[in-house]
Amino acid sequence: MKQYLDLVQNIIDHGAWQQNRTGIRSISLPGATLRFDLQQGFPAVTSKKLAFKSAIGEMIGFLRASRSAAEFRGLGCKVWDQNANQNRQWLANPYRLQEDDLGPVYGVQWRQWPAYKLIDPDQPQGSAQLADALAQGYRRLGFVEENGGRGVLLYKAIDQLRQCLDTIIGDPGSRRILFHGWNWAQLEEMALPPCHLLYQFLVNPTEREISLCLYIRSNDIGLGAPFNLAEGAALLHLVGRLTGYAPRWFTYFIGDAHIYENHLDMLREQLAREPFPSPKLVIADRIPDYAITGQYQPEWLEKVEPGDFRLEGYRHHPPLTAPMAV
Ligand SMILES: Nc1nc(=O)c2c([nH]1)NC[C@@H]1CN(c3ccc(C(=O)N[C@@H](CCC(=O)O)C(=O)O)cc3)CN21
Ligand SMILES: O=c1ccn([C@H]2C[C@H](O)[C@@H](COP(=O)(O)O)O2)c(=O)[nH]1
Repeated sequence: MKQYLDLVQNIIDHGAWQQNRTGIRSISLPGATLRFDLQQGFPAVTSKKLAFKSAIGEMIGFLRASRSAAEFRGLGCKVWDQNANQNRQWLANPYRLQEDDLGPVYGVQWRQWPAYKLIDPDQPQGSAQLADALAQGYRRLGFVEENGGRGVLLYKAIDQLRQCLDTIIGDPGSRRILFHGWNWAQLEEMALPPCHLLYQFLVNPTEREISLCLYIRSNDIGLGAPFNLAEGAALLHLVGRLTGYAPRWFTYFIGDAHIYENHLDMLREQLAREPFPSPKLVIADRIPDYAITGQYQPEWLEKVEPGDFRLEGYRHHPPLTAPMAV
């Protein structure tokens, strides 16, 4: 994957040394884009061994709305252990529930974004608004009094990802098919506010192709980016399978693209290696292909297992690793 190595070189050449909350300095470049044609292969790094099973385990944990490092471990992914149990600030956070808790991170927002409505039943459209909210699945929590007025408080958990799939099926021309992780109301309850946070699906009904634009506000290029690239592409493949479209363009936008000081040796070693051709992602036949079955089965978002994903023809250089900044 040459694009990855080009980005590494670009950060080394043009980035600036900066301090950050972890205490480990990084070279940072503001703004970068990578773009992959998934019909040409899967964006797995080849200049070291990608921990593919671990990355897929993380993605599946997100799909299941996990908020516990123990659940990620159960899926073969240990990368959340330190954020859950070794960050002093998080350990002292009153929202941390117990050992391994991460708070309402990623998947919780993707599948259960908490939504509240306050409706004044006495204003002219009050009862129509209430009826609409209840029809949308909101339920009444109670009455609240505010500024001398009264309101009905309602709640529902929004499954943003499911809504995206429903729209891909029902209104593929929509330019509003996206989900977001940056929930201001809960950032302080999370072990780490989301890094990959905006996912937009774009459908081409004529070519029967689906693409993804992913925005990552902050990206650890040594450790995080290989995982984030693999997971974004795997998610697009899965969504394509469940909605009947072939995965096509995967565009990956980074806000703060950085290399931690203690990752430089690992990355310089990779720069000296010649990348191999990209492998192919294979998703198990048991995951129904909507293009073949014509049956919409979005519940597979929760039912997929790590063993349903494998790489075919993955040639890579020897493993390399480095410490994670906590
Ligand atoms: N500093 C930092 N960087 C990150 O990339 C990151 C975080 N923190 N915190 C939350 C998640 C966890 N992610 C991570 C964390 C560690 C690895 C990592 O250590 N990868 C190893 C292999 C791990 C394994 O075998 O499972 C590697 O060499 O790629 C990868 C992704 C991405 N995120
Ligand atoms: O999926 C992920 C999750 C985290 N990261 C990296 C990016 C940063 O190095 C840290 C987060 O620290 P902030 O101070 O909150 O930016 O984790 C990643 O690359 N990918």
